[in-house]
Amino acid sequence: MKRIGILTSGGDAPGMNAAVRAVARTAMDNGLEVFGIRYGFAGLVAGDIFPLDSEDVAHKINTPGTFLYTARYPEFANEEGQLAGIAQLKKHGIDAVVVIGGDGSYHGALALTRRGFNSIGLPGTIDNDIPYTEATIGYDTACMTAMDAIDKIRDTASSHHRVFIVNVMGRNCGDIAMRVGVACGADAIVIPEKPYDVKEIADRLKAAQERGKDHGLVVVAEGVMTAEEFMAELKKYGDFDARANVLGHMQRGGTPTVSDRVLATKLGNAAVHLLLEGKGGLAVGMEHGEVTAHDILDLFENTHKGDYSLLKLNSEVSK
Ligand SMILES: Nc1ncnc2c1ncn2[C@@H]1O[C@H](COP(=O)(O)OP(=O)(O)OP(=O)(O)O)[C@@H](O)[C@H]1O
Ligand SMILES: O=P(O)(O)OC[C@H]1O[C@](O)(CO)[C@@H](O)[C@@H]1O
Ligand SMILES: [Mg+2]
Repeated sequence: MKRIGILTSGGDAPGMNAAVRAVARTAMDNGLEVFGIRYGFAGLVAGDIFPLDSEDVAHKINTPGTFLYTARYPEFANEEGQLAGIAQLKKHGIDAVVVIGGDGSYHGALALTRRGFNSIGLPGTIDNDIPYTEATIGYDTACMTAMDAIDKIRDTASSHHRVFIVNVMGRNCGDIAMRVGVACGADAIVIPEKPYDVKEIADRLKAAQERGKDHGLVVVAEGVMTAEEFMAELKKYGDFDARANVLGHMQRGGTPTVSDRVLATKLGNAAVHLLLEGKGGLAVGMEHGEVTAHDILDLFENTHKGDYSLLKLNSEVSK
């Protein structure tokens, strides 16, 4: 093992830069050469590959976005793209690649591994939808950002005695909605993984209004439906003064939290040590506070399970 490559792929996530820094610095410290690959798998296939030195990753631990840039490049699901990517890696003398991204990017790392090219996946996505890790890099920051925004929405909701339906991101995963919903005292949290009853939510909001509560808040994960659609459903059961709000891509921005920086640093460091031990084809994550590594080939036989106890917790304490 002499040279490793690093790329970030899929939606950007706060803490990706901290992960790149940790991989690069650990590798350099152990005598490896490090190459950055720009624009995810698109840049890999195009050969947008350049040597990284220690200074290149200086002042990066606290920065948002990804300085390696990222891309959605569906062509990498095809044999042609994968073989072209491997040819580029070989041309640059790279022995292993660390892929930082979400579930789609893990499929890319899995494809490289199946074709015999050593790859390690690090979970970098705000969605928190990856098995074998209790948190993905970027999830904590996205939750903080969404929480801050919803706190502000609540200010105006209270002044007008309005109900707000707020869409948060997460694709088909309800983790951001659950965590932020609890943190913001939502009247209801609606996620794609669990059934929900719009009439029951409407009755809950009405009961709160009758008790004199000055606002209502329903956090809806984007994988369920849009906030507008949910508001239309809700209005079938009551004459609410409601507004719909989509938080959107702001949830991917901002300075990474301490949790995301530390998670990124631990996982990036561990990925390189595993490669130095001669291991590979792995998905690295954090389980019960410990860094773990699982065969990336097994990853998709398992699905991420959220902490659904948050729903019950919220319905008991949020009135
Ligand atoms: N089945 C697959 N085989 C090979 N490569 C894939 C596959 N699916 C996705 N990829 C690659 O991974 C990239 C990122 O995937 P995707 O757009 O799903 O984002 P992600 O990594 O899940 O991140 P996020 O969900 O946070 O945006 C794709 O653009 C493509 O290049
Ligand atoms: O940036 P795009 O391509 O619009 O993708 C948005 C999606 O990416 C994410 O922000 C991260 O996966 C999802 O939560 C969201 O559904
Ligand atoms: Mg994804």
